[in-house]
Amino acid sequence: MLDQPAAPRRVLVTGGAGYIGSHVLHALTDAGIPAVTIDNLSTGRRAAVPEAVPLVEGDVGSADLLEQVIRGHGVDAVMHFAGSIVVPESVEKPLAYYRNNTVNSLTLLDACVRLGVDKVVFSSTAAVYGATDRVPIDEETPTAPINPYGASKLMTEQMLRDAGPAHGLRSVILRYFNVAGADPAGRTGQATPTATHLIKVACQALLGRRPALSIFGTDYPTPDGTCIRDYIHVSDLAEAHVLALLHLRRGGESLTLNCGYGRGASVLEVVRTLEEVSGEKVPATFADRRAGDPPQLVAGADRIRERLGWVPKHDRLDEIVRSALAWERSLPG
Ligand SMILES: NC(=O)c1ccc[n+]([C@@H]2O[C@H](COP(=O)([O-])OP(=O)(O)OC[C@H]3O[C@@H](n4cnc5c(N)ncnc54)[C@H](O)[C@@H]3O)[C@@H](O)[C@H]2O)c1
Ligand SMILES: O=c1ccn([C@@H]2O[C@H](COP(=O)(O)OP(=O)(O)O[C@H]3O[C@H](CO)[C@H](O)[C@H](O)[C@H]3O)[C@@H](O)[C@H]2O)c(=O)[nH]1
Repeated sequence: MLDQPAAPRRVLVTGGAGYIGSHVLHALTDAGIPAVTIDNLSTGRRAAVPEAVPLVEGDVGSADLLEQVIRGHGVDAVMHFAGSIVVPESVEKPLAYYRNNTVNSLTLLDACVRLGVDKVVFSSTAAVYGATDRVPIDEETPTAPINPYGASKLMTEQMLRDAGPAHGLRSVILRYFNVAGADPAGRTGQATPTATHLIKVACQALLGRRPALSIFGTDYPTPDGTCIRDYIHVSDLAEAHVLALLHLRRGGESLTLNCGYGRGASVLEVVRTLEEVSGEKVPATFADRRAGDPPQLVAGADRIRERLGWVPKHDRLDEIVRSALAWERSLPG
C-alpha cells in the first residue's frame, strides 16, 4: 500500500472571529499554515473569519467541544484569544471575567494536556503590570494588576508557567500594549461599535459616528499633559503570533514577551496625526481624567525582536491611524 502523505497539523485559534484573532487567521492563511477556530460570536463576527478557515461556533469553556475539535482537526498547537476584554466591566463583574478568562483557560489547558497538544500562544496584556511608573516597562517589571481583567490574565500566565515543567506544555505569552489599526488589505478590523479604544473612538468621531472624542485628562506629568501609550499595529502583532508558533513548532523554549515598539505617543499626538492623514478636524472636548489610567505605558520591546526575530513593518503612527480610518470608513455608518 502506498504511504498517504501526513495531513498537515492545524493550529486551533480560539476567538478567531474577533479583532486580533481574525488578523492572526489572515496572517496564518497568508503563510500557508492551516487553522481552525472556535468562537461563540459574543463579540466576534462570522465575516471576519477567512473563508479557508473552518469556524466552529461554540464556547471555549466546553471540554467536549474542545476534544471534538482538537481530535477532529488534528490540532497540534493552540493560540488563545477568546476572552472578555473591557477593563471597567471587569471591575463591575469580576467573577464573569475570572470565568471567561481564567476558568475557561484552565479548561483549555487541561484539554491540551489530556490530548497531547503541547504548544500554546497566549494573548496577555500590559495590564498585568498595573500602574507602574517604570519607563520603559520590560518583562522583568514586577506584575501587579490593578483590575480583575489584568488579574484574570495573569492567572492564566501562571497556569502556563506551572504547566510547562509539569506537563511539557510549552508556551509563548504575548503581553500586548495598545493594539490599533486594521489589516492594510481591508479584510478585517475592529468592528465593535462600542469599543473604547482611543484610535477607534477618534476615527468614529471624525466620521460623525460619535458626537465627539473626550480627551481624558490634560494635567498628566507628560510633555503635553495627556497620557502616553505604545500603539502597535495589529498586523505587526499578528506576525509576532506566526513567529511565536513557528518558534514552538521548532522546539523552542517557553517565553514571555512584550508586544510594542518601545516608543510612546500622547493622546494629542494621536489626534493630530489623525487630522493630518484625513485633512479634517477631529471633534474633541477636554474631559476629566478617566479612573485608573496610568500617565505613561511604553514597552521595553527588545526581547521579542531578539527571541523571535520580529521586525515590525507598520510601526509609523500615521500608518496605524490611516489603516484604522480606512477600515472605519468601510463599515456601514
Ligand atoms: N484589543 C486590545 O487592545 C488587547 C490588548 C491586550 C490584550 N488583548 C487580548 O487579546 C485577545 C483578543 O482581543 P480582541 O481585541 O480581539 O477582542 P474581541 O472581543 O474582538 O475578540 C474576542 C473573541 O473571542 C470570542 N469569545 C469570547 N469569549 C468566548 C468564549 N467563551 N468562547 C468562544 N469564543 C469567545 C468573541 O466572540 C470574540 O470573537 C483577548 O484575550 C484580549 O484580552 C487585547
Ligand atoms: O475616548 C477616549 C479613549 C481613550 N482615551 C485615552 O487614550 C489612552 C489610551 O486609552 P485606550 O482605552 O485606547 O487604551 P488603554 O491604554 O486604556 O488600555 C489598552 O491597553 C492596555 C495595555 O496597555 C490593556 O491591554 C487594555 O486591555 C487595553 O484596553 C488613555 O490615556 C485614555 O485615557 C481618551 O482620551 N479618550
